[in-house]
Amino acid sequence: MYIAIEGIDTAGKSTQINAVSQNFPNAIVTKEPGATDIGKEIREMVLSARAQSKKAEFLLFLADRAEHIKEVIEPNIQNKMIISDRSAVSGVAYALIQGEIDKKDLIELNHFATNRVYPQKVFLLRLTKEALEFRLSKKKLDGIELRGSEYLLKIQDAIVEATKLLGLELIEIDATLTRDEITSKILDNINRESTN
Ligand SMILES: Nc1ncnc2c1ncn2[C@@H]1O[C@H](COP(=O)(O)OP(=O)(O)O)[C@@H](O)[C@H]1O
Ligand SMILES: Cc1cn([C@H]2C[C@H](O)[C@@H](COP(=O)(O)OP(=O)(O)O)O2)c(=O)[nH]c1=O
Repeated sequence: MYIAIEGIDTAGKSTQINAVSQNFPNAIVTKEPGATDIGKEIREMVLSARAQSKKAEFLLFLADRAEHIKEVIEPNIQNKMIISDRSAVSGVAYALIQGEIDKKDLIELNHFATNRVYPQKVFLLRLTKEALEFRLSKKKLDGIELRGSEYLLKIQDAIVEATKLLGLELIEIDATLTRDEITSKILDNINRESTN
């Protein structure tokens, strides 16, 4: 099973991936951007936010995704639990907010990059404005986070739209619950699927 943990910066994705993956010792834990050798270089480039063109930024993330799907997801999707920190859902969501690329093209270009290999489940850790601002205040912000909380909250709504546009199963979880409560909700949903 290939699942993605989605959410804006500081929503608790890394925390939950660490907790959930304890229950799947053989799981492949991965991420976007930066899961492959080339992806690491792309991540450095794109997080520096030096690209003047939003299309260039989008295509860099798409290149990372194409390599991620080929090198990590496709070889393991049939027989392993794959838990990814972000996915094409983030790709579409962040690009929707940029507004420079037509929705149809966004989806088609992601189909091209991913061979239509997408997460079976997308868990969105949904933050409140207050919790987001508190958490952002605790960290050094990267080029994208520096765009501020209003921008990131728009992204959060765009993640829901992106999941719908890609036709994926979305499970929204209140990211202000305790770490353990969130982990339990994710595991309950995965185990419910496995027993069906
Ligand atoms: N359920 C939670 N309640 C309170 N703080 C949390 C919770 N989950 C994560 N955090 C804290 O929020 C910050 C961001 O968490 P992290 O997992 O790094 O988020 P992300 O990977 O989505 O950026 C960290 O300081 C982490 O300790
Ligand atoms: C995967 C992806 C991420 N992003 C953004 C989300 C994050 O702000 C940044 C990735 O940084 P990263 O540190 O991996 O995420 P986080 O801050 O949540 O730990 O890039 C895009 O703009 N497009 C994409 O396709």
